[in-house]
Amino acid sequence: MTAQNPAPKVLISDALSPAAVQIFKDRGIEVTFDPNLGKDKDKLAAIIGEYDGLAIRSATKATAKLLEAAKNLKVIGRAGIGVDNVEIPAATARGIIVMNTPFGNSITTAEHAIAMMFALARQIPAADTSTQAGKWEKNRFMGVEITAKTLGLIGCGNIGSIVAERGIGLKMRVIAFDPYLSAERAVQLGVEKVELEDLLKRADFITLHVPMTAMTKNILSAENLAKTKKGVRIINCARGGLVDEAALAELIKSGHVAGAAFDVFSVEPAETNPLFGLENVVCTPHLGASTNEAQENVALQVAEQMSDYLLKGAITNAVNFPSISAEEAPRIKPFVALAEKLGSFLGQLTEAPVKGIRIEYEGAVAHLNLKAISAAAITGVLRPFLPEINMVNAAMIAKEKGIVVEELTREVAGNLESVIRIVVEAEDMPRHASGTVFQDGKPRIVEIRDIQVDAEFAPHMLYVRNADKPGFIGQFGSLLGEAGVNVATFSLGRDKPGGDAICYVAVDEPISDALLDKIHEIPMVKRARRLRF
Ligand SMILES: NC(=O)C1=CN([C@@H]2O[C@H](COP(=O)(O)OP(=O)(O)OC[C@H]3O[C@@H](n4cnc5c(N)ncnc54)[C@H](O)[C@@H]3O)[C@@H](O)[C@H]2O)C=CC1
Ligand SMILES: O=C(O)C(=O)COP(=O)(O)O
Repeated sequence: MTAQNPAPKVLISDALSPAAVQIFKDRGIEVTFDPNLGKDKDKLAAIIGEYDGLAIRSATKATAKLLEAAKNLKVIGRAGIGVDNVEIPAATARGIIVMNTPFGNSITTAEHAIAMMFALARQIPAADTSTQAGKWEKNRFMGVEITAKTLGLIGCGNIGSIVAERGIGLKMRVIAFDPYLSAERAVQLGVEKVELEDLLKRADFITLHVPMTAMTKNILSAENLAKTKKGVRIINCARGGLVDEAALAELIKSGHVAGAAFDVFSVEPAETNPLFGLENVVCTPHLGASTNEAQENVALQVAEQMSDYLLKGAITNAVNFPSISAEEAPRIKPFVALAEKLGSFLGQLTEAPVKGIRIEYEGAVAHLNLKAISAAAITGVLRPFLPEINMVNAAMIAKEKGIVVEELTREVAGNLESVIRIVVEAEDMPRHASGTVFQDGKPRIVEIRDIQVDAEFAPHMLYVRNADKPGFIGQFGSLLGEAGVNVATFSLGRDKPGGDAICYVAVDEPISDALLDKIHEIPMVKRARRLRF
């Protein structure tokens, strides 16, 4: 790594397997491993600003407040599934990719749910305590059989499906409430797809496997719990807050619910809870994902994913950005730069509010993964008005502002291999420009207002629209020379002899206001703009 491009820094603030540390080191990433830091939000906030990546489990709360201090953060990697401890909109707004490992701990968590079901059915934890206390209470611990009982799944995604398969293997009848479960998948799994009301009425065991969302929060409310079959047993290895714990405690006390096994609680770490201390309640401290195998899986996966992003721009399992594979990332990169610069060119020329952005992809570029390139184009166009915009939040911001974004692809790009053309529809007029990337990987602008040009983008540029008349170049060049402004590149184009011309110039120094005024005074000049890239 060079001094200009130091090694990215990653902070691991939760108890990840040390396997993650090794992966980061092997990939050339500087890593700080402080597994208890996530529990100390002030200490975490004090140092988060130094890091490019944050690797977490569920103890670290990546709140909007913490992210405000995370000035350099580019990626949050969740070694696990649930990302409800990360404020995704705040991360997105700051351009931080949030990724998880959606499969690494699913078997382990499903097995925990099955273990909880057996623990409940045979009251194993209480029987264990009693036996080890020398009580031998053989008559107290009468259980129920699982065979032929109805298992009701709320949520039948990755974990729910594994629980379904295990349940079927245990000779249970499995029913599932999941609006997104297709009829084909239900048949393939051998589960009966039902409505929630039906599940509540029929299930002997209910197990939850939904994420925590506005729709699922309190899904087993007091009202829904009251609709359950008498003698039901409820298992929650998904998220606290999916079940009204106080209402459930009352139903257990009244004998309507025969028992509950909870791994997750509405407040964690759970020091008190309405369920604690009740007969036939089994609790574990969020252990669903806690097996050697699962922790190894998620730590390795998250470290590889975060390294791929920080080092190559590859995006896998992000919850707030489309995927970009490690193979496509280097091919996309020059076009991302082109789209951003071309968009920025148009954005800097646009003075009226933007109504729409159309990105046209012609030739080979049309076959690439276009999401990131379009996000870069939107970012470029809107950054002059919205300095906070970035590739991660661009689509969201455009939508919020009512800006219509269109993508269009064409097989051929004239005599070039690839062309990106961006059309910005503003309230005053549409503006468009095209660009390409040559073999050297550098973005170039090749058309402005249907006039052909050929220019690279430089930090300081001047764009002049003028009447194509003799004498302009002389006057223009003299003004720059007199002001001591060195010209790096000079690109000219016109629609027809004597018609409209443009002049696109890279200069080594910033153009002063006084010089810009003088350029405007040249009679042929219709418009002159300083541009920054
Ligand atoms: N206790 C623990 O340590 C662990 C807990 N989890 C929790 O388990 C949850 C489930 O994980 P996965 O199965 O991997 O997620 P998933 O995304 O594969 O499955 C979730 C399922 O819930 C369904 N769903 C969404 N909204 C719904 C609604 N309103 N009503 C009914 N169904 C709905 C979805 O269609 C999807 O099929 C995670 O979100 C996480 O909160 C995950 C791993 C470990
Ligand atoms: O992966 C998940 O969603 C989990 O809930 C696991 O949480 P943990 O990593 O054990 O804190």
